[in-house]
Amino acid sequence: MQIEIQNLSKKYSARQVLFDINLSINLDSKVIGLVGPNGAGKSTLMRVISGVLLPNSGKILLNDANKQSDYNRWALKNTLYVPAGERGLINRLSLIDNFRYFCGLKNVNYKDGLDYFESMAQALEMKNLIHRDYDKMSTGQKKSAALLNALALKTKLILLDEPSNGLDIDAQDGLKHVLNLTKNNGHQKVLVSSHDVNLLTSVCDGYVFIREGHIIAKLNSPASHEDLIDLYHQSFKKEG
Ligand SMILES: Nc1ncnc2c1ncn2[C@@H]1O[C@H](COP(=O)(O)OP(=O)(O)OP(=O)(O)O)[C@@H](O)[C@H]1O
Repeated sequence: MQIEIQNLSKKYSARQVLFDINLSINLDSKVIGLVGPNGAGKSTLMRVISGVLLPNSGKILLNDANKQSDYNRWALKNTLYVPAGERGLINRLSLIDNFRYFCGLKNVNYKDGLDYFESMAQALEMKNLIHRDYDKMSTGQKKSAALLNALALKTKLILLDEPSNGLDIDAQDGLKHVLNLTKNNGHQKVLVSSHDVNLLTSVCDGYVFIREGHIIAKLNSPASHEDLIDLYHQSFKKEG
């Protein structure tokens, strides 16, 4: 299955931030890095793909459907955008109750999902936090909680916005570990926007480079730390 983004543009009021985006996203269980400078349009693109924002022009289609409305319906159930910062889950619910709530939203059987939820909680060292309310967690715990929820739901595509921000060293290792586990489990495609070269090169199987709202390059293979930094400098060389 493949998501086809065709000639997509997005404006905030009069200000255009995505320009004529064309991108195919194969829903295999790989991790793709979305890389670009601050303000390039990464979060906006991920929000549009998840259906949280609608494009102003252009389309997103599934390969087996040719209507935008089919994609929008599919995206509501099968994609999850995990925002940067401390948002993402419901404040006054525990992590496990958040999972139950999101199971309802995404039409996932809660009881069937519990074993996988617990195994992901173990992998992220979050098992002792699953009964804690989201608003009583630290910044890093909230990030890990939102990630755990997204993985446990097994939505076909998860869009992670700067997932390593605020994580301590152990939690960063946990993040890399679960993203690599996810590939082996084969349930989910992950699109990850990050400025963390260490995270990107540890988990990504390919990259999309975005500058000023334009996709400027793609790489269909993993990259070493040095190669990614070289590519970044080549792609985003400052003028003048
Ligand atoms: N709600 C909004 N209203 C108006 N402009 C916005 C809004 N959200 C983002 N923008 C603008 O759109 C552009 C793209 O922002 P976006 O958050 O998508 O970039 P980004 O690549 O994710 O950046 P960063 O790496 O800094 O998180 C920026 O110029 C930003 O100021």
